[in-house]
Amino acid sequence: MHAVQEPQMIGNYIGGQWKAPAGGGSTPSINPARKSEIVGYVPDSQIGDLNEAVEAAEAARRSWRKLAGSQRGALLFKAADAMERRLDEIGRTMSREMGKTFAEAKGETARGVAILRYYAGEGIRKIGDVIPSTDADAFMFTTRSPLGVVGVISPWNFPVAIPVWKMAPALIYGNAVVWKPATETAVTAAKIAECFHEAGLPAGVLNMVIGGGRVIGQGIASHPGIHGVTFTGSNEVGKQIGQTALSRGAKYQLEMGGKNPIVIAADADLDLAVEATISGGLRSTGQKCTATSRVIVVRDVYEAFKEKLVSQVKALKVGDGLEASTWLGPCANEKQMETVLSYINRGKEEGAVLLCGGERPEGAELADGFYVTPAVFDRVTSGMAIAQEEIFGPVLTLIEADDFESAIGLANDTEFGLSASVYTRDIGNVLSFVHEMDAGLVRINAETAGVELQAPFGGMKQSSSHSREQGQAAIEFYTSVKTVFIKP
Ligand SMILES: NC(=O)C1=CN([C@@H]2O[C@H](COP(=O)(O)OP(=O)(O)OC[C@H]3O[C@@H](n4cnc5c(N)ncnc54)[C@H](O)[C@@H]3O)[C@@H](O)[C@H]2O)C=CC1
Ligand SMILES: O=C(O)CCC(=O)C(=O)O
Repeated sequence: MHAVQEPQMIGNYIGGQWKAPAGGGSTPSINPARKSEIVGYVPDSQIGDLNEAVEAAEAARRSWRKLAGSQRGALLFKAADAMERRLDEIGRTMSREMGKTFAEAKGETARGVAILRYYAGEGIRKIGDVIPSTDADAFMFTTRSPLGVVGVISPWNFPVAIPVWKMAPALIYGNAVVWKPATETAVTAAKIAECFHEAGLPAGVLNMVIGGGRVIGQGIASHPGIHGVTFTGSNEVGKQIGQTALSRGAKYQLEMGGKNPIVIAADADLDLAVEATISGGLRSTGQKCTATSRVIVVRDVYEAFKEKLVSQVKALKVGDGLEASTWLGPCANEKQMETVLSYINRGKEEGAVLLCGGERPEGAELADGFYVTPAVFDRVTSGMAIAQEEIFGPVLTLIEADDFESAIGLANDTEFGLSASVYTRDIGNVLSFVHEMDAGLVRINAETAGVELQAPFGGMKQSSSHSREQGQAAIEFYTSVKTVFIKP
């Protein structure tokens, strides 16, 4: 039995103040574990609200960039402390809003704290180089300027980590931010904005406007007062945003889908490989762009691997993410659940064999939620839609390879190139995989998911706009290089 919590009323955060949208509209944010439970009412903002946020950011950005990096860093450290104090509360809200388990949600919030601290430290690291001039009397060096106002459009699957890894570098390098979080996780987003407010960020430096993607998201992409746009989400929307930003000469960065392979070689430790496949593919209910979805197994060990995998997947406990015994929460929203169920049907129609899962679970306590039991498909061929299209749900597809070389060929047979993993103990296999995989993240004897905040993150092929986020790579997007030549 769950204690009923009153829905929270959320406002926009503009110019350092909490404001209802001018039109007064709101949308419920619901708990995917029990759709009858409303977590909060969040603004359905319109373009006027966005314009107000851009004006506030414009008014704040010049004095913000004039601060020393260490002064901006001090405020990010304070925001990190505020978030750390509220770890449980934010994790719980995230779990209620989008379904991931409390342990994962709290872990993600702790990751947000660590990201903030990392970028706070960036405020005192080097931002340029001295380059010898051909003029003996001159001094030449590079420095960096912030873009100005950065628009952040973030998805619901990592409601803390993704916006924080976009906003923290934007802020530390001297930009003001206008943030549009996903409506599905806007109550969690408001708590992040509160942490920055508590830290004492100057008014207008960070603004949050909640509303529909077609209105506020598209509005950010096309707004002449926004100088750079960073987005994570679907390929379809990402490409529209990129085209809109490009057409008005704004900088953009897109992080989009994945269809990530794990390759199991004949010499792999099968127990570890099964564990990584389950964790990489099914944690967060498979709703990670880095999730494992194509499981490519060399023929010699295919049957043995399959048997171990299926018996362990069948044992995973599906349920409310706030229950301590739950391994796998619901899909984050109804549309996502319908997408997963439609791919389950599609897989069967294509001739793949469903070995387990792919159903709405039985039992009264789960009937009100967007649950799908974790699915494993056998006899999948690379051309099938379930092996090519991003499902973003708890679905693993098993593909048999003749040998290791053809396994790499199959692993690359996709339009995406975000993450790829291999299980093998053979150094030759490792080197071939590292050299031949077209993926931005290549992981050896480790699952496909697992992004470290201090390392560059981004995809090849259709997975990204070829830029990189996180670590020191972030400076490339959030700043412009200025080459300075000084002569006495
Ligand atoms: N790469 C990733 O991490 C993510 C991938 N996805 C993929 O996208 C699929 C659909 O999920 P959605 O939530 O519908 O993703 P989406 O791409 O529609 O949403 C991501 C963000 O973009 C905003 N948005 C939506 N339409 C927009 C538009 N026309 N212009 C500007 N912004 C817009 C949304 O409000 C949200 O803040 C998923 O099934 C999954 O395949 C979704 C979320 C994250
Ligand atoms: O695997 C991770 O931690 C990050 C995944 C991610 O960026 C995404 O799902 O959008």
